[in-house]
Amino acid sequence: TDQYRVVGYYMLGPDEINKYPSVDFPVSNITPEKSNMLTHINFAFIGINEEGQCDLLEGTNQTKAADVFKQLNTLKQYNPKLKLMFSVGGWAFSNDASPTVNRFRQAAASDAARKRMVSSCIQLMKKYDFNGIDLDWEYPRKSDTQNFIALLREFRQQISLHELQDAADYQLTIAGAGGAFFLSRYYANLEEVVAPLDFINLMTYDFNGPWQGVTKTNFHAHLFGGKDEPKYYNALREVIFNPPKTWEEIKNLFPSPFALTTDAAIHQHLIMNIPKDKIVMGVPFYGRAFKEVGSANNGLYQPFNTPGGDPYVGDPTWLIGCEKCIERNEPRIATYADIKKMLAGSFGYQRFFHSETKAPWLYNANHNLFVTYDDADSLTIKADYIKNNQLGGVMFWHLGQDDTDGTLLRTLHNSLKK
Ligand SMILES: CC1=[NH+][C@H]2[C@@H](O1)O[C@H](CO)[C@@H](O)[C@@H]2O
Repeated sequence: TDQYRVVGYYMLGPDEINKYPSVDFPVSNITPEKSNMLTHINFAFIGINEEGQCDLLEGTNQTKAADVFKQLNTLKQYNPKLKLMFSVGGWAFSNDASPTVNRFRQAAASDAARKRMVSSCIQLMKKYDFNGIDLDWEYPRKSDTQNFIALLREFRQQISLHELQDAADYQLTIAGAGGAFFLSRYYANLEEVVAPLDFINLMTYDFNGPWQGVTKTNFHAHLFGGKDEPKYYNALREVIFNPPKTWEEIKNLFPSPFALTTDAAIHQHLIMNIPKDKIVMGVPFYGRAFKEVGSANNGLYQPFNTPGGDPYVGDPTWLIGCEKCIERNEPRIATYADIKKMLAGSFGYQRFFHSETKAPWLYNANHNLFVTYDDADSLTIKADYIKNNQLGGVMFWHLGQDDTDGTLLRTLHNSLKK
């Protein structure tokens, strides 16, 4: 491609759509200038209805949604090359414990179901003048992999047909695992998964958070590993390859324990012959916060005590200076806009930068708070990495979490000029 892809997720839940435009980040915040910094806007999320078809999420007012999609389309007047994608699924809709995960599994489970889902997604895409589909199933199980590949092939087949009919360029992408644990589910068939896609958005974030298996604070989206960071067992060692790999090969390819990082995920894709320009690095426009963090090492790699449930249950006020966290009832996630305010206020946050991993973090010694996030410094370094490795571009979650000026998007745009 003649330019690096810059893929921004635009997140509006059903409640926000139904009260649109009185939301935190209406489409009007995507200025002409920002529109020209993006190659793709992925609308998050649409779902799969009980009939196994692509559809708005339950409870979404159709007229209001149509208005949002229309407004997104007006951005094409500023950037005629802008591609609008419907992103299907997302964590809440499609994780293993989600009440709706079986809709994904069933939609992929037979030829008839796949044809039905794919044709409905394409119909919806064309109804709203969108330009592609981004599948965000988090994640197909190992036993779903063949069905998942067949679904992607069905998408590619039907999209190619419509491209011919409409003389259009429609796109097919997925949001893929950034961590070895979920990646191991389909890693043996990675080439077949990626082959039908225009590119794959790697969700190279959420490496660490207050959830099961994490006992010390660590970065959630660092580029490189730290020699002293808590390491993880490399689940890719369990993958059964065809043809099989020797144990020696496995040990060389998948060091274990290893540092769960952005670089590791990209490397794991490159060694499976995924074309470089199909690999799009995901970056977060949000941070993850931990409370009751010891002050040694300025809170880095320290024990913490923070509820891990999903959704959050408990006191939403402990992330000092993050007012919006209270509104959202989620003190464990601060947007970049929140973090700028937390740093600007005299709440006691101090910013540190880890030269080895290229990751910033905040520590608040008065309140024992640790926040891991990305800022202009770390994103500039990630953009250099994308250029140095000739990757396909950058994806970020999500547009509404940037500051008003769009500092992070501008940083990525300015750093990724070809
Ligand atoms: C594209 C994408 N899908 C997932 C993932 O990014 O991480 C987000 C933040 O954890 C989560 O909210 C979202 O559902």
